Amino acid sequence: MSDLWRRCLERLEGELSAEDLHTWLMPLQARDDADGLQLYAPNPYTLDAVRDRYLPRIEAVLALLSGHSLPVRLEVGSSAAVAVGSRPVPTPTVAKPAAAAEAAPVNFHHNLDPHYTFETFVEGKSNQLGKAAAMQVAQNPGRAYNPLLLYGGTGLGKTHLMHAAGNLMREHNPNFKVLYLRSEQFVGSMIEALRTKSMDEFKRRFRSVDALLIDDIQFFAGKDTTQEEFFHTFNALFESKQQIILTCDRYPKEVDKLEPRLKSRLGWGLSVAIEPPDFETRAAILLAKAHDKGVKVSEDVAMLLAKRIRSNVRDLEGALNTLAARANFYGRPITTDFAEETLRDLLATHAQAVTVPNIQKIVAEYFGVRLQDLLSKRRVRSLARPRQIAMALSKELTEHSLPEIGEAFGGRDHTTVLHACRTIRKLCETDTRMRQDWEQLIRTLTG
Ligand SMILES: Nc1ncnc2c1ncn2[C@@H]1O[C@H](COP(=O)(O)OP(=O)(O)OP(=O)(O)O)[C@@H](O)[C@H]1O
Repeated sequence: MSDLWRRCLERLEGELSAEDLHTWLMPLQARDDADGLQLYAPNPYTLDAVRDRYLPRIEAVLALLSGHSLPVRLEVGSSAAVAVGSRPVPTPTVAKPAAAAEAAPVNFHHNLDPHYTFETFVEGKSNQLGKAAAMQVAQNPGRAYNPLLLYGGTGLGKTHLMHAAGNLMREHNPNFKVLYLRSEQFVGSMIEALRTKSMDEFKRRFRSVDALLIDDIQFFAGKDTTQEEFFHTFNALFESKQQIILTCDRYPKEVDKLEPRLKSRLGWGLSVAIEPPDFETRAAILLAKAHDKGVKVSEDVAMLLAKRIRSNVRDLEGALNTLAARANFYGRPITTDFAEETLRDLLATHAQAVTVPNIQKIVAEYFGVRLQDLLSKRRVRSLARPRQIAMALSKELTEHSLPEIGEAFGGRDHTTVLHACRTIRKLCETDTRMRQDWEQLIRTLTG
C-alpha cells in the first residue's frame, strides 16, 4: 500500500466511523507517483460513494500530510494490474486469499446449489441492490464488501443470492474454496468439535476457506459460545481478506441477544435489505420458474397467482408446483379457471388476511392513531397521511374498486382514493422513510 495513503487512512480513522472507513475507504487500493495519488475502487458503487462523500476530505488530509495540494484520481480497477504494466482492469478478477490456501483440506467439496445462479434470479426493484452487491462480491471476493449481509423476510431469495455469489466465484476460479452452511450447521459442528476435543480442526476448517457463507445468522442469538467462536472466525477471515457472506431474517442490529461487538463487525461491510417483490416481479419470477421446470403457464395465470400470493417467492413457487403436479395428473392445460379451481383453498388463505377493515386496523396501530380518527373527516396531517396509506394499501392488496374503498373510508369519493394511491406511490419513490413504512405494512399484512 502507498505509504502516503496509509498515513491518510490513519488520520481519517479518528474522523470517520469504523463502519464508513471499512465500507468505503479500506477497499481502495492506492498508488502514488509524481502526478499525485491514484485510488482504485473495487466497483463503481464504491467509486461514486468515495467521490461524493469523502474526496474533499481525502484531498485536505493529503495536502496536510504532504505539505502541498496533491491531485487525487479515482477509477475502478486494481493497482496490481498497473504494477505489471497494463491498464487498470474494470472487471475484477477473483483474488486468491493467500494465507488460507495452504491449510485447506486437500479434497475440498463445495456444497453450493448449482441451480441458484444470477441467471436464474429475477431482478426487480425489491432485490436489485442485493443482487448487484452479491455480484460485486463474487467478482471481487474479500475486496468489494466484507462482510456482505443480506437481510429480509423469509423466502425472498437471500439464500439464492448467496449461492449465486458462491457459484460465480467458482466459475471464475474453480479452485476457489467456498463453504456454505446454515447457522445451525455451524453451531452443530462446533458442539461436535467441543465434544470430541477437536476445536483446532474446527478452527482450521472454517478459516481455511476462501469464502464462508452462513445462512440465517439470527439463530446465533443467545448462543454465547457460538458467537464467541464465530467472532474469532470472522476476525481471522476478515483480516486475511477472505470473503464472508451472511444472511439474517432482519437487520442484525434488531436481533436480540446478539453480542454488540459482533453486531458492530457485521456493520463493517455492506448490509442490504431484500424486500418482498412487487407484482410485476412476482409475475416475472413465476414465468421464469415455470419455464425452468418446463411447465406451460400463460401470462394470465402468472398474473392471477402474482396478484393473489404476495407473501413470498417460496409460497409462489409452491403454488406453481401444486398446479403443475395437478395439471400433469389430470392431463389438463393450466388455464386461469383450472388454477382458480385447483388452488381455491390456498388462494382463499392468502386472501383472508387482507381485508379493508384489517388494513385500517393495522395502519392505525402502526401509526399510533385511533381507528375512528383514521376513518373520520378530520384532515390534520397526522391522520391524513396514514389514511392515504391505508387507502393505497387497500387498492394494492384487495380486489375492491376505488368507489368501494372510498365507501369503506367514511364515504369518500373515488377520486380521493385515486389521489391517495398516486400520492403514496410517488412518495415511495422519493422518500426512503415512506418506502420503509409501506413495505413494513405490506409485510405485516401479508406475512
Ligand atoms: N428474484 C428471484 N428470482 C428467482 N427465484 C427467486 C427469487 N427470489 C426468490 N426466489 C426463489 O424462492 C425460493 C426461496 O428463496 P430463498 O430460499 O433464497 O429465500 P430466503 O430469503 O433465503 O428465505 P429463508 O430466510 O427462509 O431462508 C427459492 O427457490 C428461490 O430460488
